[in-house]
Amino acid sequence: MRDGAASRLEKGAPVRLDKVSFSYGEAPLVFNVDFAAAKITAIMGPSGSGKSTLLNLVAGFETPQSGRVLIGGVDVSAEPASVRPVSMVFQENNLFAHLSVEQNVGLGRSPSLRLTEADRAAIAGALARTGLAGKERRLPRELSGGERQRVALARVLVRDRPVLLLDEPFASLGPALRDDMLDLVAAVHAERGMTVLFVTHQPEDARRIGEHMVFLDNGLVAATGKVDDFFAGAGPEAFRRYIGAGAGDAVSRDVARKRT
Ligand SMILES: Nc1ncnc2c1ncn2[C@@H]1O[C@H](COP(=O)(O)OP(=O)(O)OP(=O)(O)O)[C@@H](O)[C@H]1O
Repeated sequence: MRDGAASRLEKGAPVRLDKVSFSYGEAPLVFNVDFAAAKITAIMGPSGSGKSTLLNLVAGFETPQSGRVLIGGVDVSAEPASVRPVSMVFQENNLFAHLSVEQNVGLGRSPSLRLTEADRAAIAGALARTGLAGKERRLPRELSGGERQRVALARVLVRDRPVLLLDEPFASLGPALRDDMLDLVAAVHAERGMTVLFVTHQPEDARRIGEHMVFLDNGLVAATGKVDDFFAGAGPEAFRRYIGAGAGDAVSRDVARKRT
């Protein structure tokens, strides 16, 4: 169904922020952190701690005041967003309102929508993979919130970049639908092996698909480690405060269950 490029197993690239500093005019945010290649890393932290800013620096929507952003060992700090080897999915507004589902996905292949037969086959494959077959001609307003995010994921599939940035993409969906979407991300990750940076406020979402954790606090990387260790109580005090008193016990039980 998919053509060679879309179904190709593309290995993830490591992402590194090397002493990156950035400021919106107030206190600077400083990120010095590595994201493991081909893993899903959850990025958590209190509101305003810098999670979206970190993703925007990797995507190229913001430029560091100092330091370097490296993707696959290559310094991309000076490169515009359009040429960086990343895809990004936001909480909402991922789609162009006046374009059909098929066209919105097609943009992942060609910004001018000049599509080859191979592109069309890849788009059809991605729509089938995300459960959107039959909805090709609909406009975004004719879809549910979950379906719109599926379209954004289908576009990720046809772009087939080694790095995927997810900025709370399922935050506005109900729990059951969120789980479905997370499972879809996990399945796509298992297939493609891209490096995923996943910003979320939901501890259960981090546990469901995350392997590594980067915890931000106050514009800094406060701690990094395995997700399971964080929820087993090895995370910093600031993390336990963030997820709430008492949550740690429930979380430990869940982690124990997951391991059995
Ligand atoms: N466009 C902007 N102009 C000025 N300040 C900004 C802008 N965007 C973010 N900030 C500030 O930068 C800091 C980091 O914001 P950021 O959006 O990265 O945090 P976050 O951790 O993603 O928060 P949330 O969980 O609420 O989405 C905050 O203090 C925020 O107020």
